[in-house]
Amino acid sequence: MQSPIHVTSEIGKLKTVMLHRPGKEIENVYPDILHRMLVDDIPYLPIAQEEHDLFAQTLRDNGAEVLYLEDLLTDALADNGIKEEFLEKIIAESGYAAGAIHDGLKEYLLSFNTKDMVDKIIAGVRKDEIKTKHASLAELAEDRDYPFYMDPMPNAYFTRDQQACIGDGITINHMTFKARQRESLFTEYIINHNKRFADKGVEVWRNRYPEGRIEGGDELVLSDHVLAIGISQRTSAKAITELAESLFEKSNYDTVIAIHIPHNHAMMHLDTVFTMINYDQFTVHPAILRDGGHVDAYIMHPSSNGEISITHETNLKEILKKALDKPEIDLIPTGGGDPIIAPREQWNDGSNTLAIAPGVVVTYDRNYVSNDLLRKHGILVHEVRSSELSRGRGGPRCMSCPIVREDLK
Ligand SMILES: NC(=O)NCCC[C@H](N)C(=O)O
Repeated sequence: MQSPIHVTSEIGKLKTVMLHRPGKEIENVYPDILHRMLVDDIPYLPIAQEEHDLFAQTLRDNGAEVLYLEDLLTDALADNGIKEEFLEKIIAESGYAAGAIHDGLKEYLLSFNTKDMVDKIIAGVRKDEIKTKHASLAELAEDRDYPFYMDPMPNAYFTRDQQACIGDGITINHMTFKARQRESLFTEYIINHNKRFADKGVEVWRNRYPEGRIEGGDELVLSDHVLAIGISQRTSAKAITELAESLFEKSNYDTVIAIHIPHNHAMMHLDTVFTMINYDQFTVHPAILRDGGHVDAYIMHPSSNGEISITHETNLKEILKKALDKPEIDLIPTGGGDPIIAPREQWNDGSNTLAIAPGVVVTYDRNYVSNDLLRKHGILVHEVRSSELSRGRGGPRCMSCPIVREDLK
């Protein structure tokens, strides 16, 4: 059976992509919780939505089918039994497995139609929205001044991270921080219960329950047999090992390149510092390169005794030349490598390009130095507006989950 998921590169023509249009969750962020919510500022919602609609239109204008996470989840919950099971899980993962608040939340959420319920869960539920009977002392007295029973999910528009499509399958991710962990429950329900995916032969390479942490921003599909993964703030070596074991056993993938990057908020995922944009061209933030273009990378292959062989290599160009079988690799530095422009543009996702075909990318307009340089290297650049979207600390690659790409010729 032909899987509804098919992604064998970072650059094949984009056919189907999943987005989330930012909603009320953005307006449920306030200064005291910015840090915990993993954002640095509060986007102005009407403009963020306008910018997001233009981003979606750019993808459609270039031939991609745009699916929205919120619609896919709504359809997945069409059956009342599934909807109730999902509600139990999301309420439990929000901190209330049983008790008066659990009951109040469930009754409240069930009072909406399914689409509004999904929007509400993403937006968050304030304490003053529900009336609870017989609350316990803990429920009454703990965190008295905290306004939410269910936290908002202001990062839901970064649909790259909750999961990643690799080949004909998917990883449904155990995300690092509490602020995002519930998001991948959405993916699990979409894959298991949305008619587009359920019983259609989608392989789940790794589900969200093993302990090792992994996020899609670290998972780069370099070819139909090579994956690059960041060892980062968000993805652990343990998860990479488990994923490599699964891919080597069940798929075409025979090479995993695990690249160590700084563990900090500005560079939280590999795709904030390194993206593939053409057969032999990449963007790279100079801060991840040591003298002579060196990184710390661990190349993993299956070995004949059933173990994984690991070699440590450091020359990024040489690693990519070998893995992609190319005579040369063009590494294009973010901000031209300038000591001020490069970190400034990287902070606003100047390295986070989304390739929609070989040599064709979508980028934020604000990173004009990096964009001009891409053009000088022969790349076709579609710029999208970015004054509000960028405040969430993610760019076009972060905001998109490719579901189907054309195979490379
Ligand atoms: N792939 C990505 O780099 N996604 C960006 C995620 C930004 C979000 N504020 C986060 O910290 O998770």
